[in-house]
Formats: sequence, C-alpha cells, structure tokens
Amino acid sequence: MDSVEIESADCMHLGDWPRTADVTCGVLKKSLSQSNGRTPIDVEFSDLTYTVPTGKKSSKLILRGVSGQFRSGELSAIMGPSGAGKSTLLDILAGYKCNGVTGLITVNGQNRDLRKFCKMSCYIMQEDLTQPRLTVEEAIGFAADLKLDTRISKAAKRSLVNEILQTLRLNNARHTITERLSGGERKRLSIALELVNNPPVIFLDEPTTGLDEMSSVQCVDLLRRVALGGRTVICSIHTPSASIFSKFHHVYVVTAGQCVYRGNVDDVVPYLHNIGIDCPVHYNPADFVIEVSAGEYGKDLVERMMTLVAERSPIVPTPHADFQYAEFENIGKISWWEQFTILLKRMMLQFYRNRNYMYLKMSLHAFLGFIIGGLFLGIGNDGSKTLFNFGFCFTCLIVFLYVPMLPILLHFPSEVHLVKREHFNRWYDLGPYFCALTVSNIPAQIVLSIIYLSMVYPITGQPLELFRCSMFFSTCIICALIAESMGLAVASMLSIVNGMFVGPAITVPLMLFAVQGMGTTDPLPIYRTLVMYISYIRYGLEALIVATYGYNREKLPCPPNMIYCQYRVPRELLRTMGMENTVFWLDFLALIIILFIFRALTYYLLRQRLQPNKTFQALYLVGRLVKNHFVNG
Ligand SMILES: Nc1ncnc2c1ncn2[C@@H]1O[C@H](COP(=O)(O)OP(=O)(O)OP(=O)(O)O)[C@@H](O)[C@H]1O
Repeated sequence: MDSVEIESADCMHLGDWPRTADVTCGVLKKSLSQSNGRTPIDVEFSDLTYTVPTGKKSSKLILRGVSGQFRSGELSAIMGPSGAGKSTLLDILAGYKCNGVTGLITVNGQNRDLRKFCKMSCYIMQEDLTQPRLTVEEAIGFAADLKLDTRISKAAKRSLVNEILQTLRLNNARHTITERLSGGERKRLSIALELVNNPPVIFLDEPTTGLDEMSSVQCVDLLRRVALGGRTVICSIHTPSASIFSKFHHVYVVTAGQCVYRGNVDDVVPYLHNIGIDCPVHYNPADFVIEVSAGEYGKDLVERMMTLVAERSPIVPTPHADFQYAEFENIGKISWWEQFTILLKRMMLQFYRNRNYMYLKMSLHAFLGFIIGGLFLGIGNDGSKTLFNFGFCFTCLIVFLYVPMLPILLHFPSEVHLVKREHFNRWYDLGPYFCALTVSNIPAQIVLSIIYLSMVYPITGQPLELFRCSMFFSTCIICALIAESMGLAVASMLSIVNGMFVGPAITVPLMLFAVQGMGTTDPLPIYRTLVMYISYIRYGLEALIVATYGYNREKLPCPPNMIYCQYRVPRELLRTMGMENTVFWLDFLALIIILFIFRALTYYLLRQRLQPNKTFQALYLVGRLVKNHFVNG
C-alpha cells in the first residue's frame, strides 16, 4: 500500500487514534479535544516510597508511602512546597527513576510493565533539552519522522508539523535555530516534540516554569485540551496563579514526601474549611493550600490533612477489562534501517550547520602539520637522524591520541543527556543511533587525519613509496579512530568535568607502556611484555616504524660531514628497537580488533547509561556509597 492510500484511508477513520488520521486530515486542533478509539489509561499508585543513600550508613526517605490516582481525560497537577518530592514522584510514575522505589504502580488496574508503559507515555522534563543546530520546524519534522509510521506520506507529516507549529504558537519561530529560542518558545517546542505521536499518558515536570503569565495560561490551556481528548496529563507545578489553578481538574498536594490532599480542584477550599481553616476571600487557593501544607498555619493542621486524606479521598480503581498493553505496542514503530537513516540525516544536517567548527578543526590539523613537519624537517631520509624519526612517529601517535579525544570528552556528555531523554521517550533504539553516530564521525576523522598526514609526511622526508605511505596513513587513521572511541567510552559514562580528568589520565600509562624496554637489547620479563601489549600505542608505533624502515628499505644517505651514522641501516634500527621480527599486518589487525573492542565497549556503556542492568545498578550504588564515604565522611 503506498502512502497516498494510507492517507486517504485514515481520513475515513478519525477515531482511530493515534494513527495518521488526526494529522493527515489536518485536524490536529480538533483531535486534541476529541475522544479516540483507544482504551483510556488511568495510572494508580499505592504506598510508594523512595529512598536514596546519603552517607556511609545513612539514607534519606524522600517519598513516604504515597498513594493516588490520575485519570484519563483529566489534567492533574502535583503541587507542594519546594523540596516536597513533586519531581521525584513524577520521575517515579514516568518510570525515569526505579532504584530505591517500593510500592505498587498500576495502569488500568494491571501492574505497570515499564517497558510497555514507556511506549504509551512521554515525559517532558523541566530542563528543556533540544537538539542543537536545527530549526524549530526541522526539529519537529525529525520527531515526526522518528515517531510516526513511515507509511505516512511526507505531505501528511508536513501538514502535522504545520498544525503543531500553529497550535503551539511556534509559527513565527519556525525557522529559528533551537538554541536561539526564548524560554517560553523552548518549553513549547519540548511539548510539541512529544505531542507529535499523541501519546495517551503525558508527564510534565513544571511546564510553566520560566514562562510569563500569558504563556503559562496558554500552555496549561493546551494541556487541558489534550487531556480532554482522552489523555492522562500529569504535571508538577509551582505556585500556579488562580486562573491557571482553575484550569486543572485534579490536584495532588505533597509535603515532605507525604500526600496532604488529592481530589478535585474545586474541592480544595471546602476541604480546608472542613479541617478548620478558611481560605481568605480573594486569596489564591493554590498559594493557600501550599502555605497550609508547608506548615505555615501550624504543624497539627498538616498532620490532620495527612490522616484525613485516605479517609476523605478513597482511591476507587477504574478497571478496564478490555485493556491490553499490546494495543499500544506498535504505536508509530519504525524499522531499524529507517531510524538509522533519519538519525544519520539529522546528524549530517547538524554537522553541516556546524561547518565552521569543522573548518576550525581542519585549520588546526594543517597548523599542527606545519609545526610538526617543520620541527622534524627532512629527517625521514637522513641516516644520522633515524632516532629523531622514531620520535616523529611517536609524536604522530600522540597527536592522534589527544586531538580526536578531547573534543569528544567536551561535547559528548551533553549529547548523552539528550539521547537519554529521546531514548526514554522511545524515539529510537540505541543500535541505529550508535551506528549513525559512527558513520557520521568516521569520514570527518579520516579527512582531518589526511590533512595533517599529507603535510607532515612529505615535509619530514618520509619514503615516497605508495605502499609505505598507505601503511603509514592507515595506521595513523586507525589510531585516531581508536582515540575517538576511547573518548566516547569515557564520555558516555562520565560528566564533562570527570571525563576531562579521566580521559587524559588514562592516556599516560598507555604512552608509557608502549615504549617499555626500547633501546635495550635485553629481553623484557614476560609480565612487562604483556603490559606493553595492552597499549594500542605499542601496536601503532611498531606498525609505523615497520612501514617506514621495514620491508628491506635501502641504506639511508648519511650527510657528508658525518663520520659515523649508526642507524643508516634500517635493519639496525629495527633490531635496537626490538622490532626486527615485527609483522606490520599483525599490528594492523591488532589495532582493528582494539578499535572494534572500544566501539563495542562504548555501545555497552551507553546502553548501561540508558537502561542499567542489575550489575550496573549495583556498581552505581557501590560507587555512590564510596563517594559518600569519602565526600561526606
Ligand atoms: N539523589 C538525591 N539525594 C539526596 N536528596 C535528594 C536526591 N534526590 C532528591 N533529593 C531530595 O528530595 C527532596 C525532593 O526533591 P524533588 O526534586 O522531588 O522536590 P520538588 O518538590 O520537585 O522541589 P522543587 O519544587 O523545588 O523542584 C528534596 O529535598 C531533594 O533535596
């Protein structure tokens, strides 16, 4: 079936949400306030507690057995004083936090299956992270490509993007690069990106923070409309104005990790009246209930609210006998290859927009080529400077260690945050992302390496024989890719600050191990030999030296003023360096294997960062305990 058929077929089934119909027929606005054919989702939780370890033997109880219910078709607010546990509760309900949580969360009366629940929900976090170097229109377009069925025609997706831009008042900013958006626009963009596939459950952490009153009202209005369309919309919110407060259907008030009120917004004031405190006339009930729950009118009132909450607001489960997780299993699922191509396209576009950075890197490589070439001018064909040429090979490996690694350590940790968020909201799988990242990085790295090498190789007088030249170039390029992969592995687990320390720190032993025992004719003890071959730089060095001096290279010319050139015979140098029997292809193969190991390690670490397994969770906890032990004493 081609896309046109799908488009027209879907127009006939407007209720068949969240497929293409809502969007292809240009009725997003209408669809937001429309019921749909799918089962509504109610989220219930009981006796939820959340504890975090804080020191050697201490831990902090953040949520203390809270229970509640959020229904479909309602806009619900989680409110409370600062530090009460609103964001924590939202993180747990959305499935973003799982460690240290006890209690029960159910979806339409069935135990929550987190993997499946994530497919039917989205979480818009407080910090608005958006893909850099894309316009608003492009960002929403890529989200639509990734989240919607590929059988939907391009025109239909374009019309969806236009509708979303209009609905969220982003039309004037459609060609603005995301980094240049105002706070309110960025918030609306974050919401727009997640609304693309119309998920049945939407969590938002403080969606109005940083917005002016008018933008906040419009934002909450939109959420209300979305909720009335049959979705379950839950947001944490800080002291809303009276008009914003009145737009919510349901409110859940927490203080010090306990619930003090849950129920209709209209019932807040009568409830407070019943426990003996009246909200002053013309006073914002939202402010008042937060003040009361913060203990400003006495601690006994707060305790009374805590005990009364279960009695006055019993949770009445709304079972949906016909509810099946499978119904939501394939929402907008696209294939591995489609995800890969879309992500690659997005990365290439971002790369193109950032071309000045690429020009800077190219200039830096040319500059390094000029400086290093000048330092080692003409030594490659001078029998009296063979040892200096050895230094040149080592310098090339150091250049290809730090230059590819440091930028990765600086920028990849922030990208991991973005990937974590998009992956959590089920935009794509890690496999296609990682492959797209690899494919988009490798050509640039090769070009940069060639710029540097094509300058230093002739300037330093290396042998201009095609086979030696290609062996030299390919060894350096593989080493650059290994260093980049090492940077990715470190940056996928650590923050910028920690990565910038750990990354360069691990390069020091790598360099030292590589040159063990060089220049001595005594054989090394076996353990030192093993340690030496841990370092990929050793393989790189051997490969470069053999490419330059191996394969029966003829004697090098010696300057007429030199009486004795010890290493003008290349074999003599190889013997002194213990590389007489070295086979280039074995070293090259070892480098390729190391490259694959590092790539696989990066993938594994990234996977653990996004979805830690039990071992990693245990390691994380041990790490935290150790940190708390040393940091907090
Ligand atoms: N990992 C942690 N370690 C120690 N304390 C934590 C941790 N995570 C959260 N907390 C504490 O738990 C409490 C609740 O945090 P949370 O972010 O949920 O509050 P909040 O109600 O959203 O606050 P705000 O409105 O100010 O954002 C706070 O006191 C916070 O310091």
